[in-house]
Amino acid sequence: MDGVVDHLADERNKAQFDVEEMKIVWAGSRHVFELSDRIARLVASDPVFRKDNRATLSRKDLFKNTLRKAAHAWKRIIELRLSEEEASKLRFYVDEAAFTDLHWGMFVPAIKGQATEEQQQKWLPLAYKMQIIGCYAQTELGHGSNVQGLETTATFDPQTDEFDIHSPTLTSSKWWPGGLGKVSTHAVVYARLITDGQEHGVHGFIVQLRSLDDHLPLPGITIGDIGMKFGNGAYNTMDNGVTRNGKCVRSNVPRQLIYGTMVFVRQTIVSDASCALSRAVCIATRYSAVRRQFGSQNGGVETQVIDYKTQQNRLFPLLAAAYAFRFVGEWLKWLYTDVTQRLQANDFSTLPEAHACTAGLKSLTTTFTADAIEECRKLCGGHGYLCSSGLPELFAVYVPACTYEGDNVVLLLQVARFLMKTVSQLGSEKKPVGTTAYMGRVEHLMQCRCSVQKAEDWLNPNTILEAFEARTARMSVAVAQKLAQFANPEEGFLELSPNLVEASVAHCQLIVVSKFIEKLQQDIPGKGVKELLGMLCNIYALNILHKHLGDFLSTGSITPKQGSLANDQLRSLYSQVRPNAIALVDAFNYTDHYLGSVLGRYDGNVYPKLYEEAWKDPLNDSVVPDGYHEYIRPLLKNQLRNARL
Ligand SMILES: CCCCCCCCCCCCCCCCCCCCCCCCCC(=O)SCCNC(=O)CCNC(=O)[C@H](O)C(C)(C)COP(=O)(O)OP(=O)(O)OC[C@H]1O[C@@H](n2cnc3c(N)ncnc32)[C@H](O)[C@@H]1OP(=O)(O)O
Ligand SMILES: Cc1cc2nc3c(=O)[nH]c(=O)nc-3n(C[C@H](O)[C@H](O)[C@H](O)COP(=O)(O)OP(=O)(O)OC[C@H]3O[C@@H](n4cnc5c(N)ncnc54)[C@H](O)[C@@H]3O)c2cc1C
Repeated sequence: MDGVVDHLADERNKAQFDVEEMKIVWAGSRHVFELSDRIARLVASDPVFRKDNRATLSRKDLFKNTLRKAAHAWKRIIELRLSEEEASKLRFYVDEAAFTDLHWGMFVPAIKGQATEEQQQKWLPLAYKMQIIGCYAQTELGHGSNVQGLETTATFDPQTDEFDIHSPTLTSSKWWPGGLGKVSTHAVVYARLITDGQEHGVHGFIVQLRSLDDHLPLPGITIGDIGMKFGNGAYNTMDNGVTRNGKCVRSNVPRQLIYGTMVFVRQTIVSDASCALSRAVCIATRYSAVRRQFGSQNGGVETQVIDYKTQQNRLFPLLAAAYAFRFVGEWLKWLYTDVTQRLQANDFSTLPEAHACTAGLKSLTTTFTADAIEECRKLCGGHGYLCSSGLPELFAVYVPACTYEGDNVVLLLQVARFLMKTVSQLGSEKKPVGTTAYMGRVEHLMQCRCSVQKAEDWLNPNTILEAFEARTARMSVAVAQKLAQFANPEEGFLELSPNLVEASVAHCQLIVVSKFIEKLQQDIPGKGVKELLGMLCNIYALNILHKHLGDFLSTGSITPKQGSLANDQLRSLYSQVRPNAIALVDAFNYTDHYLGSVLGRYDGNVYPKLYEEAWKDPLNDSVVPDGYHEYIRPLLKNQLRNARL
């Protein structure tokens, strides 16, 4: 072991909590921890799942490599008889976006959530065995956010008992669906249903796209890939497709609830946010402990950059957010399961709240995570810009999460509609429940005063909660009052949309804070585990308070002095978390294979490995580069001649 490796070992020894118990909290249960650990090792030890060459492969090689991995993954799943839970962990640790995500993550759920019993019996067994491969074809060239604006039509022909799926214009081509471009044999296609010349809105139809014999598109269907996307490697492992259909396809009318799949996927995206965020934070934290700049005295060692308060102020709120998103993700999964059970019993009462929560939290967590990955890259200085840091690819793969499954601003506007409806119903029979229950205390929240007098008062969870509730209630009521001044509410909604989005963000941040606080009320075993989580919860909340001080002050929810005390408390919390930082990222239990980062290596042996990685670049295959004789040598010769003249 060299000095760097010893250095991280020292860091680990500093931890003041039981890291093994924290691993269980992070995983959700001992069962999930053990299962994840086993599958992570299985993937890491399998050479087919190698991924360190992605940035240098051509698009075609990259894509073929992904097909190979997907086929190998499926083979292993069958051979090892993996359960659904294990298979899904395997996909997670393989860490490569592929058509299988859309097959399992959207096609199958769409059939389960929207098809009739009879349709399910026909399609699900085929899909489960991957005898057909499906995708989710909703978005068109002309419309993504505006689902009601989709142009593709599905016209019922009573003569043939078939639906004619038709894209009448260029803009009605299905554009973006993952897996559609090159792989899928089937799709759930969203189209406007027309029967007897009457329109019945947008519905999903199962459509066969390609022959199951030779994979050629069926007659009347034109399909291809939409082209290279952001970043080398990254999301280019995925074929995103364009298709135009013009031929009759047999199907049946699915039931209502076409939005159900989006609610499901948004919920999974919130859980995924904590994974991507924790991964970036793990890299930046370990590297910040390895990296030293300035501060040496009398020839001694320099300061670890993690000891700079500015580094902590940028990094530790991201670490805290990773834990916060983990817990809100757990809660959202529970909410989704609950609403699904209710829907099955024809109880639609909690669907609007589930929609608002999944839409809002998807927006909040993905926006934060995408920004945080970029911040982690900067936290790693120049080396963060190298592909071998793992951060550029992580960013490129992650950032479309701000757009897909609902543009993040469009989703916040949905939350705003829900909030405004809640405010307008205050004082009526209908009492706000669930995540808007706090609105039931609106009279108190409009005039309450924050009691903080010294920095430590900010450690009281009730004080934090009330400040967040007062801020959100006051912002929501203020914008609702402005809305009421418009004769036409829709016009008012458009005009005030920036304020509405801000109120929605405040509401979603309150949900995350309150779910973290609820988590801390549970029995959490392990020396120091609960204490550390308490610190992270306070960092998460007080950092938001600091970043959004304008909201808290302008609504009078806290005073300027209290804002300044919150900041003092934050600095003190950073000092308390500092010795635990490496152990807190170790608790994610990520293998080096999964992290895919020289900077984030478990052993901290960064410099020799960076040097080694650099030599692997294809550009270093030869000492004199290709092109020297054509372009460099003549240039040099000319210069030489000019110099002589
Ligand atoms: C190599 C490895 C191999 C390994 C192999 C392993 C093998 C396998 C192993 C197994 C592995 C497993 C792996 C799985 C992995 C991954 C997961 C998935 C991946 C994800 C990838 C992501 C892909 C991304 C996919 C996509 O991107 S897919 C496209 C998504 N597109 C959008 O998201 C459009 C946004 N736009 C809208 O969501 C709306 O359109 C709009 C604007 C809201 C309305 O707009 P508006 O028109 O105003 O409204 P209306 O529609 O009229 O609705 C009006 C009324 O309905 C209400 N309401 C609107 N919504 C909803 C709603 N949801 N729910 C409920 N209500 C709603 C609204 O509240 C209003 O209620 P009211 O107020 O009336 O009471
Ligand atoms: C990597 C990736 C994978 C995808 N996979 C799939 C898939 O598998 N299947 C599928 O069907 N689709 C898929 N999509 C499409 C995706 O769902 C849409 O791109 C997304 O819903 C956003 O819609 P849009 O592109 O029409 O954006 P637009 O709506 O055109 O957004 C453009 C801008 O307009 C703003 N805007 C739009 N409407 C409003 C409004 N009402 N008020 C204020 N501002 C507004 C937005 O905030 C944004 O800034 C994928 C997209 C990506 C990037």
